[in-house]
Amino acid sequence: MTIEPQEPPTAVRPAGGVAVTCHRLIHIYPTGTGDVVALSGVDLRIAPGEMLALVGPSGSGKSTLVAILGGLMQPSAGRVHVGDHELSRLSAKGLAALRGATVGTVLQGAERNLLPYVSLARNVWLAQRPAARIAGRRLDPPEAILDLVGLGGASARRVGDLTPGQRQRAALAQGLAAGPGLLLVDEPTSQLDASGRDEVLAALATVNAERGTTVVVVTHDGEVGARLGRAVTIRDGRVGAEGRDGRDFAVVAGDGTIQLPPETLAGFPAGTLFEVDHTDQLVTLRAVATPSSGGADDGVARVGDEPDHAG
Ligand SMILES: Nc1ncnc2c1ncn2[C@@H]1O[C@H](COP(=O)(O)OP(=O)(O)OP(=O)(O)O)[C@@H](O)[C@H]1O
Repeated sequence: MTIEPQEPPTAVRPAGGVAVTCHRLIHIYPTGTGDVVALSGVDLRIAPGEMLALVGPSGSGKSTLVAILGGLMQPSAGRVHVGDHELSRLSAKGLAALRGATVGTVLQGAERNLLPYVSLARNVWLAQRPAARIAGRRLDPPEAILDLVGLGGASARRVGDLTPGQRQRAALAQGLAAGPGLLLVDEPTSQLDASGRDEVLAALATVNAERGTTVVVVTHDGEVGARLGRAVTIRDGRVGAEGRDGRDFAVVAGDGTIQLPPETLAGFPAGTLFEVDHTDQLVTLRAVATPSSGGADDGVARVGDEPDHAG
């Protein structure tokens, strides 16, 4: 038997989206075989109501960053603000309140976010309960949240009755249940075909437009990054590059380093010596020597040197 909610719970609902700021964010996982540095100085600013994709190769630190932003764990060092909260200073209770009312997290794999044996409306209502414990305004009825993601009229259905695209949108509704100012979504399109992906992106765009929610999507899909307008690339635990409105940018990290785009890096391995020249707006890097196992006495080969042919 499914018991449908009579009244939506009440809670403080943040007005619109919240800003996110990371300053020299570092995270280290201690393991039995040594420390793993997952984030090595992330600097990132996200404006309230912005939508962005976090992209990057496997193991680059995306999930770690999202887990910290979602209040699931605290960073080893550095500062991270979500709205008015400085997360590294929050107690366990403060983090729980953040997770309950300010940040909604949608885990990878829609089914992991949803209970299969109750209706979609009940799923959303249950997700509202932690926020309800923080006294305040009335939250939207579950049906209104389902409507927001294009599932109006499906509130009595269960997860097993839905297409993959609908399931993913139901998971979004669950993440939006408490009216969060920040929505974090992990790989929402990885299991979907093109039309399912379009439905999910349209739902996120509607949420963003109607509620002003700040939206961060972890994805391996470059198309998702392009459609969200801003794509931030994480590589080796730090922000390396950004794509905005079809243009590519390199980002200066807090320690002054700039990561070269992968296709550029292929021709200039680590240790390459560049001569740097700059005018007001133009920085020129001229490679003068690349590391070499043979050839020059100092272990570097001058760019333009003749290859060291035998015979
Ligand atoms: N619980 C953990 N304990 C130890 N090391 C971890 C743990 N979680 C992640 N790591 C390591 O931290 C680094 C960053 O991992 P993370 O999962 O954040 O990357 P990712 O970009 O999300 O990867 P993927 O795209 O494969 O999910 C990797 O080297 C990973 O092996």
